[in-house]
Amino acid sequence: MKVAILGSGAWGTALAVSFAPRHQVTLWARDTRQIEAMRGSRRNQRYLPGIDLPVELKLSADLDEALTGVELVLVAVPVAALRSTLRQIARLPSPVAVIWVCKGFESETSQLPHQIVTDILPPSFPRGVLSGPSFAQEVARHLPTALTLASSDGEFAQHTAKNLHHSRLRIYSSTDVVGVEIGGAVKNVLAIAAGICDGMQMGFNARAAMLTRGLAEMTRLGLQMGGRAETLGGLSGVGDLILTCTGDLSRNRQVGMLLAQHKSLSNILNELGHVAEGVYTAREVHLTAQRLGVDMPICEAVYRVLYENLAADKAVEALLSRQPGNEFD
Ligand SMILES: NC(=O)c1ccc[n+]([C@@H]2O[C@H](COP(=O)([O-])OP(=O)(O)OC[C@H]3O[C@@H](n4cnc5c(N)ncnc54)[C@H](O)[C@@H]3O)[C@@H](O)[C@H]2O)c1
Ligand SMILES: O=P(O)(O)OC[C@H](O)CO
Repeated sequence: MKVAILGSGAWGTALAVSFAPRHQVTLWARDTRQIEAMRGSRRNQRYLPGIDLPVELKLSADLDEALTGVELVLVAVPVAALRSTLRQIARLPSPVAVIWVCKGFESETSQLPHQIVTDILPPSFPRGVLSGPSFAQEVARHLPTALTLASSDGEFAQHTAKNLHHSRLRIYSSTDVVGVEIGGAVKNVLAIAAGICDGMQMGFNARAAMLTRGLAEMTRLGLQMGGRAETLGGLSGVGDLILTCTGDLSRNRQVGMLLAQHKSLSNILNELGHVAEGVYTAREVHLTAQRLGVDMPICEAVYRVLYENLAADKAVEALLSRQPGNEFD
């Protein structure tokens, strides 16, 4: 299959490395200098250091060239760049299948990625989301990973999952786009909370409690927005929550750990050098939960640390002083 991957950050590059031996893949970056550097070294030293790019992988900074004759476009830019990237795809003369891999809510609009896709792409373009527990560095090293590909068109989801699946990148299909996207978005906010918790050395018990109560928050919001409970208990929900809250490779978790050291958010983001979607999604989850009347105290605490200058230790104390009710209300 002829595939274009748009976005040459850690995730776009890792997917390109994983798919290139099996498909005709072109990896596109908007930055010509980045593509030139990658062509020279056959590495993406800035975003995915230490990984050799397969010889078959084509690299391009020319979007028209990358999209010529493709059967599938994988959009691997952050949520903030999804809308503008989709506009480029929407002008193609004939429909092409589009899969997005970003995780979060769009800032300002509080939209999920599939809603942005509905805004921009003509209905004739088949579409779906690919998500699940997947650190780019591990996928690029061909370590076993399992993902979910969801589309409201179940046949498209099944067919595309089968085409992309291989033994080291197992791809399950689903029709629950909302559930898959809510899991991917909310786990990033909860990973910041887990980083704060671990940065303050609250212990393993606290982390397990935080993760479980966080799952309850994710599930409440997911159900309220039309997702299915089983999805939130699957790879893109609890699976990704466990990975991101416990794995030190998580950028969102790293943000939380640095917040626990009282570093400023702007310094943390400069230091990180990669997107941490939970930082932007925390604000949209706060607004969405308020609008829908969903109780999400852990996500709310993260929002207040990020945007209301609440100290991380004060946020933890406030959470611990809440009166517990029935666990499942
Ligand atoms: N890194 C992972 O392990 C991983 C795994 C699964 C999903 N994701 C998700 O994938 C998305 C991308 O993450 P990443 O890890 O690749 O981020 P990254 O910070 O490593 O790279 C982001 C890339 O997007 C590019 N970009 C930003 N704005 C752009 C625009 N307007 N047009 C074109 N390119 C633009 C940047 O130049 C950069 O190459 C995020 O939503 C993230 O949550 C990441
Ligand atoms: O590094 P993070 O926190 O953006 O997480 C990466 C992936 O989403 C994990 O599945």
